[in-house]
Parts: sequence; C-alpha cells; structure tokens
Amino acid sequence: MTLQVVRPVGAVAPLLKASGVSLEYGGTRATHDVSFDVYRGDRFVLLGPSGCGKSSLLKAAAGFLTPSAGSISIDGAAVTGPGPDRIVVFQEFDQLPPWKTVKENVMFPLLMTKRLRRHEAEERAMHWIAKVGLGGFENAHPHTLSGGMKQRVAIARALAMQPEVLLMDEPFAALDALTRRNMQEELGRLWEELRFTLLFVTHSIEEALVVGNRILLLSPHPGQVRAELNSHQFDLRSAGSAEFQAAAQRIHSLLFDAPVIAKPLDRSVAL
Ligand SMILES: Nc1ncnc2c1ncn2[C@@H]1O[C@H](COP(=O)(O)OP(=O)(O)OP(=O)(O)O)[C@@H](O)[C@H]1O
Repeated sequence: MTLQVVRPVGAVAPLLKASGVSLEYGGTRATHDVSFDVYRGDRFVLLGPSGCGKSSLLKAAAGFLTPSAGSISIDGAAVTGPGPDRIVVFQEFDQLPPWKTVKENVMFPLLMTKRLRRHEAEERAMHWIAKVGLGGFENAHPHTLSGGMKQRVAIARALAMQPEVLLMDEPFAALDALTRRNMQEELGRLWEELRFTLLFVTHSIEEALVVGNRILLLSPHPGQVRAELNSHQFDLRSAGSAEFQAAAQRIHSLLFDAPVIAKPLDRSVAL
C-alpha cells in the first residue's frame, strides 16, 4: 500500500497557502518554518502531538495570530486578520452564546457581517439547522443540548456563512467515543454533499485518517513538518481494516521515530 501526495487534478493554485510559517508566544517558538498548501475541496488535517503548534497554525490561518516569520494567504491574498471567508469551529462547547437560541446562534454571524437581512438570515439558519440534523431544536438554548448537538450548531453556524475554508480545531475531542464517531460520519456526509474546503486539527491518528484526504504530520514542540501524505482512501468503514491499522502504525512511527525532514520537497512519504 502507498499513501503519497496527490494533487487534485486541475488544481493550479492552492486556496490556502502557508509559507515558512514560524509562530511565537513571547520568546517561545510554537512552530518553525511550516509550509503547506490546501486546495479547494481538500480535507486537510494538521496532525501531531500535544503542543506541536497545530492550534496555533489554525489560529494563524484564521487571522488571530501573526507569524513571526513566513506568511499565510487565501486565494493569493495575505491573511492579515480574521474574516468571514474563514470560520472556526472550536472544541469548547461554550463557543455558543448561551442566551441565544440555536436559530439565533446560527443567524448571529450572518447578521453581524450584514450579509443577509433578518428574514433571509432566518431562512438560511433554518436550512442549515435541518442539514445538521437539528430540525425541531431551533428554539432550544445551548444548555439544553448534548455536546454533540452543540457541535452540530457550531458547524451549522460556520457553514451558513459559506466560508472559503472551514477551520476546525479538535471539534470532536471533548465528545464521548460514540458521539465522536457519529460526528466524524456526519462531517463526511456534509462534505460529500457540499465539497467545502476543510482545515482540521487533531492529535488522533485514527481521526486524521477518517476525516482527511491529506495529512500534514508535525514534529513535537516546536512543530516542524515531518511528512505529508494522502489518505483519501480511508473512512469510517475502513477503520477496522488491516490496511487502516498499518497506515495508523506507520504514521505513529513517522510522528515519533523519524527525524525531521528539512526540505519541504522531500517530505511526501509512502506508507
Ligand atoms: N496563548 C499562549 N501563550 C503562550 N504560549 C502558548 C499560547 N498558546 C499556545 N502556546 C504554546 O505554544 C505551543 C503550541 O501550542 P498549541 O496549542 O498550538 O499546540 P497544539 O499542537 O494545538 O496542542 P494541543 O493538541 O495540546 O492543543 C505550546 O508550547 C503552547 O504551550
């Protein structure tokens, strides 16, 4: 079996491009010289151990954090701050204002950015609430929902904005195993239908294989690129297979045993 980088056919330029990105907090370096390209329709996963700077890279792509070196661009334009073209779904359940109903939560960014008038925002919110399987819960408040339902609301709120890139920072990590699996399946189903571009952070090798079509492996702190691979052949149905287990094992070795690969062009690996 080989897992190699395969560029989407006909993709001429990446939608999101990170070039030599180093990120620092005070004197602490979180990532060093990280480069990657995300193409339209990719489900691109940043995978690495705790503290390797995955969330920091996602925050930089969102425009919340400015690189100390290197740059990030969307559609050729430098990212200089947050924008409605990049919406983040976080892990925390408290990302939804508790005083707003499900519908109000989904409508909020649409109204804030003045994208739609109230009745249009309401219509769009109802559409996305139904899409994530929460029809009937539009008037519920977040505290009455399960963790999985809250994450569905956050996904509906993000997709309703029709972002260029959906950014997800360990969105299912705080869920129980069964719900996490359901949410991975749900995300896959939504992607099959909508083909949005996803940048997804996880430290779970299995989740990376199930969710992503391409995976960037990052070394421990400070995060540097270890390798990049293509994983489009895996999904939840293949999760128990020998091939899947072998790929997971190989990724584990690459993450924890392999030396850091310095040259970006050398980093695609066969598993
Ligand atoms: N606000 C902050 N202030 C100072 N240091 C920070 C801050 N956020 C992150 N760091 C540091 O930057 C490094 C990378 O953190 P980051 O959260 O990006 O890693 P991560 O790979 O997402 O980890 P995890 O999987 O545990 O969330 C860590 O050493 C962390 O302590």
